[in-house]
Amino acid sequence: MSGPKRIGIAGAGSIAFGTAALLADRGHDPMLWSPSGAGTAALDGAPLTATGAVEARFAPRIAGSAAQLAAENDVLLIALPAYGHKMVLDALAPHVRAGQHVIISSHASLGAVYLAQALAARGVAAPITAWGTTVVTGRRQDGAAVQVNTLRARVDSCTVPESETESALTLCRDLFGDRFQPRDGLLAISLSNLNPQNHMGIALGNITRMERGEVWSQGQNVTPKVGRLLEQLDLERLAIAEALGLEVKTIFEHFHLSFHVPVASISEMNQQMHARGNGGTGPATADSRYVTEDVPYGLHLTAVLGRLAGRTATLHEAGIAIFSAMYGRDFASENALLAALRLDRFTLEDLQRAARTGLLRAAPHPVS
Ligand SMILES: NC(=O)C1=CN([C@@H]2O[C@H](COP(=O)(O)OP(=O)(O)OC[C@H]3O[C@@H](n4cnc5c(N)ncnc54)[C@H](OP(=O)(O)O)[C@@H]3O)[C@@H](O)[C@H]2O)C=CC1
Ligand SMILES: CC(C)(CO)C(=O)C(=O)O
Repeated sequence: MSGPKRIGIAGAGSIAFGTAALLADRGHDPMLWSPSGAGTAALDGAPLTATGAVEARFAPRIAGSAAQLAAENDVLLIALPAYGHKMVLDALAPHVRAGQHVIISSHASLGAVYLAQALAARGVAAPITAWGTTVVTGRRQDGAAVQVNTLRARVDSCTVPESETESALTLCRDLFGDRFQPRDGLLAISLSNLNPQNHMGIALGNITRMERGEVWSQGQNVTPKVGRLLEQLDLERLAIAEALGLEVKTIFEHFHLSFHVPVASISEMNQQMHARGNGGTGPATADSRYVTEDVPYGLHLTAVLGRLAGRTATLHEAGIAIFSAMYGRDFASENALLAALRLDRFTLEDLQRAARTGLLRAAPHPVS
């Protein structure tokens, strides 16, 4: 380990609190920035208290603005739902320093490209690391407390530009421990986030519980039929990855490495998690990021990649249509990151290049 580091975390929800606790426990110095101020209000006079897979009690530094967060930290970490990413990246981009490392946890919808382009417009180059998920899972509790449900054994990771991969891995291991699986660029990371497909099956199977505000066990309600749907959704994701020549983990490896249960059917693995007390609690509202984040920022990108790769993701496409019908919204059009990148102007080859460089530019047409 190369000494304590100052980490500025954008976000003050479950993952921001849990990740800050892990960092503090490992001897680092986290600072939290709540975009509205609401997320850090409870820390005024009370320590952050983490229980579960990480146990910690400490007073994190609090930032009053994105500018302060960037100025007073060595490394930045984005830890909030994807529907807040564009706003937060826009707020941070003017203040990121050359070479200042930014980690996105979890990465969604080419957010790393959006940030790299904003920095390039200022003439600033900084390594950006995208994780397929989070190092911890958890839920904020009342006050300044967070329950950390699990510490993942493996997190898929890539860095743009790819020349920064080794130094980024060293940094991530120093900060969070030896748990990172390098993947081949941002498209692999996009296809490594299993939340969208898993949450689609879970939310479809339990939408009335969510809408009626019930308290329900998530793991227990991955019943055999919901589990089979998740397995079938996974086959679509794996087929797209294969067509693009990318290696990603399976849903079985995901549950095994994240929740430490032996490999079985997805329903059986979830029942084991429930029995061990880390099956989690499902959303108690239909206004849940399982839909409002994961449909526009997750399912939509997978569907786009499926079309580009010639492997139409029929179930993913159906999920977007069904949720849009249920909610009376056009979820595909809600993706602010892909809209800002104007993704439809680019070819698959342009995306594949951007997945390694961070910069999305149309290849010049060959002169004939
Ligand atoms: N919790 C978990 O176990 C897991 C979470 N993830 C992913 O990690 C990410 C963070 O999740 P989690 O911490 O649980 O989410 P939370 O809902 O707990 O995040 C709350 C934070 O997000 C900020 N925020 C919410 N909406 C916006 C917005 N529109 N603009 C700006 N900021 C906003 C809030 O700001 P404010 O402080 O101003 O209120 C707050 O700081 C998500 O992408 C999620 O899918 C992945 C796997 C597991
Ligand atoms: C609960 C868990 C860990 C699995 O669905 C999750 O991924 C989330 O809260 O986003």
